[in-house]
Amino acid sequence: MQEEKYNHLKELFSDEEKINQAITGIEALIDLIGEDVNREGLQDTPYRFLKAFAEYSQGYKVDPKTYLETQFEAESHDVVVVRDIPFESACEHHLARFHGVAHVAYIPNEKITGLSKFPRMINGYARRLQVQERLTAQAADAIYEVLNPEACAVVIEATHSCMTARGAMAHGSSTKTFAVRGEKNLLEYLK
Ligand SMILES: Nc1nc2c(ncn2[C@@H]2O[C@H](COP(=O)(O)OP(=O)(O)OP(=O)(O)O)[C@@H](O)[C@H]2O)c(=O)[nH]1
Ligand SMILES: [Zn+2]
Repeated sequence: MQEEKYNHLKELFSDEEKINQAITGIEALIDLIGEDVNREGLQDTPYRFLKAFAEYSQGYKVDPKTYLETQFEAESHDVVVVRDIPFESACEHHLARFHGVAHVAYIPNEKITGLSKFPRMINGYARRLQVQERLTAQAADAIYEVLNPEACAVVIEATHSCMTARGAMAHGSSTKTFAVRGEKNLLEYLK
């Protein structure tokens, strides 16, 4: 691997021994399926794969709850809904991608937060190895704990490539998960 690319991996992951092990593992996988790790198109693939994984795992570097700590005084107790927040995640069983949209609703108590903090928070949890149920629950718990709203709800709709591009080959299937917290069931706002 070119020095420049190797140095880039060191910036991304810092632990050289683990980087070397990961490169060896990816090369072994390519070899396992009968491919030639040294052919031109595959030479940089371990580097590209690890660079991509650094992006996929950005969520381990943040506590997504902290995004919600930017708060303003609530001037009403009316429902706030943010819809169609796109996210990209990875299923922890197959390391396959799943993606979709999240919808968030809450009734402020004393505080509101900036609207952009919801996509930031969702993507903080999504850029980890996940199951959709946990992602949904973590997002709802974060809102409930940090904003202390009267109620909140999170709905996530996603397509899992582990069951569309392989295995069950359930093309076109999608999964919807719901998490509701607090005194009022806000799901009616997220239909
Ligand atoms: N509940 C839940 N299951 C998921 C999620 N992502 C992937 N899975 C499922 O995890 C399960 C793992 O099942 P296993 O039988 O251990 O793995 P597998 O042999 O590869 O299963 P198949 O996908 O059915 O081929 C599969 O049924 C996946 O569809 C998720 O976010 N939530
Ligand atoms: Zn999967």
